[in-house]
Amino acid sequence: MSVVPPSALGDPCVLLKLGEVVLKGRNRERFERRLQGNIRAVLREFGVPFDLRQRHGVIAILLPEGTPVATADAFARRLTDVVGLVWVHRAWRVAKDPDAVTAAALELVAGRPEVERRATFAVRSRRRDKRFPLRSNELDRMVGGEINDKYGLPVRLKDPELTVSIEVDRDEVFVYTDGLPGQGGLPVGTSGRGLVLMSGGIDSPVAAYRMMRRGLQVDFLHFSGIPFTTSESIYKAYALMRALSRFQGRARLFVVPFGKAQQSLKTSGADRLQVVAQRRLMLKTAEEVAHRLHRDVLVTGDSLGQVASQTLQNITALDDAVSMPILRPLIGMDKSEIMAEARRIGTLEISELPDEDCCTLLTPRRAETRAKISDLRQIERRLDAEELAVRLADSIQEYKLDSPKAGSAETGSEQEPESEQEFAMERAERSA
Ligand SMILES: Nc1ncnc2c1ncn2[C@@H]1O[C@H](COP(=O)(O)OP(=O)(O)OP(=O)(O)O)[C@@H](O)[C@H]1O
Repeated sequence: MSVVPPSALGDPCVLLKLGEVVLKGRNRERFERRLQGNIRAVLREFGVPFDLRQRHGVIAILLPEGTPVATADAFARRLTDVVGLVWVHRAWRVAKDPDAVTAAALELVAGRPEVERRATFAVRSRRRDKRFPLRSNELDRMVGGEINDKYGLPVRLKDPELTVSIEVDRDEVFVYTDGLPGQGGLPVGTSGRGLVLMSGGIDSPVAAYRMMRRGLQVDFLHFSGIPFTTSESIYKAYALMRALSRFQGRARLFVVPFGKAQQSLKTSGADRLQVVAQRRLMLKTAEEVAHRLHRDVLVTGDSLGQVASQTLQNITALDDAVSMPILRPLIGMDKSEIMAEARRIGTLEISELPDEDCCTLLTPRRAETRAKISDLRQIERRLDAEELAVRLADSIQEYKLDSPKAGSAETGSEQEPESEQEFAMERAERSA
């Protein structure tokens, strides 16, 4: 029998299970490289050394000897934000030896509440290295028998209350009991770059999240009612960007002061078409900004029929305003589904803060639900909307998340809101 160290558990580590990336063919390496980069970027926040090892279908994050378990736990929690992973396991890394594995499994089970209540259990082994002396079912039986002998827990292979997982890898064996669900999806940055039109509302942050989960890296564009509203909507947009940035890292918010343009639409007689005309002007401005930033696509939070401006006819009229594709990931979702997702990703309470939305400014009493493209184009000709969109794009201000101090922006000027998320969160607490 080989010698087992005093704590049989070995070193704490984190084992990551990859999602759709494993279905990729020849491109798989590109996806894996991007995922590794995203993981490294997130873990560098901790300032703790670590080693990332790519294995077949899994990634192991190894920590130097003596790293506190709490650090490994914190790594695991943070990694649940990284898009492209389906499971995050806080595991133990033990020697490639059946006795060492059994000892580690026994120690892991010893601290579990399931022991006291005599819960059912199962051992599930996987052998990625076929040179290991035991086959996976032999390892299951050996470790399961020892756990059964020592703690008297009954084995149940279907729906056990406690599962002990063992993964035999190339250089070591990973042993764990629990896992945290990951975000799934494709690594951010593998599907190109987009610009999200983000109001302070509930839907557009969820739309941004959905597109990040499909591999799009996004920046945000917000239209404020300034000078006819306060800056509150900008703080909300910034707080939303910050909440969403945990899924993709760096992000930028661009803000367009839109109040005067809205007023011009009003004076040019938009009347019942005011809301759709505003949206078209937003899209034209967004397209101009997207070209300048080399973004490939626009993203909005439209959901079919949710409000008057989102009827099929109005959405068709919106598409007509620009030639860049518009992605609408929420188009077929119910409001309740969107709200549940907003709650889960942590944007709902920010979106629900009161603010003065630019779009409620100058809203007609009855909005058109069947806008005619020809009427909208006529209004835009009177206003020279193309030229106006260029001027609006010139006037944008940039709010960067990763370097809060003012610096050079690719376009427009840069600012930092004084009290971004704290400001918004404080208000959320007060209004709760
Ligand atoms: N002030 C704004 N700044 C940036 N984008 C906006 C703004 N207002 C609306 N949009 C874009 O237009 C979409 C539709 O807006 P609308 O207000 O009609 O719907 P909504 O369902 O209330 O969306 P949200 O909850 O995102 O505000 C939004 O999801 C967003 O993408």
